Amino acid sequence: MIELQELRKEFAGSTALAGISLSVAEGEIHGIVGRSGAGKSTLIRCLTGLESATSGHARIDGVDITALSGARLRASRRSIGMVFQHANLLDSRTALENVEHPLQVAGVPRAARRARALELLELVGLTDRAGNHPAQLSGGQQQRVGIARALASEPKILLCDEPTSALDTQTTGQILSLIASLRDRLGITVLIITHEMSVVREICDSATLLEHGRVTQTGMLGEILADPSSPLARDLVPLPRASDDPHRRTLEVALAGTPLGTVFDIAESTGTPISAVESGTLETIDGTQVGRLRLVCADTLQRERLSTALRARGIHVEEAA
Ligand SMILES: Nc1ncnc2c1ncn2[C@@H]1O[C@H](COP(=O)(O)OP(=O)(O)OP(=O)(O)O)[C@@H](O)[C@H]1O
Repeated sequence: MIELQELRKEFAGSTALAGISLSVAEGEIHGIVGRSGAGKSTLIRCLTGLESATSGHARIDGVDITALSGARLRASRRSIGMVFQHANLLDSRTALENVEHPLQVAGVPRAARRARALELLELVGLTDRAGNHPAQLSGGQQQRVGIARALASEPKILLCDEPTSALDTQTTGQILSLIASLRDRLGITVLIITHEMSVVREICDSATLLEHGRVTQTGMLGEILADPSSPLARDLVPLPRASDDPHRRTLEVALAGTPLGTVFDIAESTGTPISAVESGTLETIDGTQVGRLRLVCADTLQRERLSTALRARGIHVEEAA
């Protein structure tokens, strides 16, 4: 498991991490989201020991990376696999040779490393591409090779830094499914840095929002979605843009586990029928149906009544603008 405790990193004149504490359980897929400059890359660099923390601790399976240096740090890095936005494969080597590369550097004998690399290519579904060079592979296939290479040293943790940002939607889905299936098959813990909320929606069990080097929100997806007013829940289930009609009286509601039909039932039973749903999203995340809807009401009075009735039933209603 990964455990960060008051992790702090200061550069001359700026604080990149202002005391980060969070823990990710073994076998969990955890997303770290945040705007540019929030400290995501610095966090990964401190976790891999590429950057030394100013203070605090970063433990992987109980081993404090911040306390290591030299050979011990290099050895513990082997328990971490890294996947980047671009696979950064060696152009002159085949897919198989690219996966073999870290094993070669680690001094694994040729026959053993070849067998292991073939196994890994099979694991990522690229056995038939073993002899191809990167230029002969699609972006998604290159990323698969990158993932196989990251797994070569049998890491317990996979750190993925924007692993799908350079890929189209369909390929993104395939790579995310692959990461989820590797977690299921190998039991590895996965930390994914991303600016795409769809990545969190699709495969994360838990997530953390970083802002200005601080944890603004962290938790399991279910907990996050249960509080629709929280910043991560708003990002995970956004409300589509409002219409430009200034006369329209709308009410914004968020659902976290309550069926849409219940909202209509409450409206009917309180004599404030909803005349239309102007816009909205409804989806199932982590097994819970969640959504955000903009309901059209007859007038301001009806809107007030409906708002009161829904709130009384525990449904989250936004303040009217
Ligand atoms: N080597 C460095 N020297 C000085 N300041 C740095 C250094 N690395 C990062 N920073 C600063 O630390 C803060 C966090 O940067 P970081 O790259 O970790 O953010 P990020 O969330 O990964 O952003 P992005 O999504 O754009 O990659 C920023 O203010 C950045 O300018």
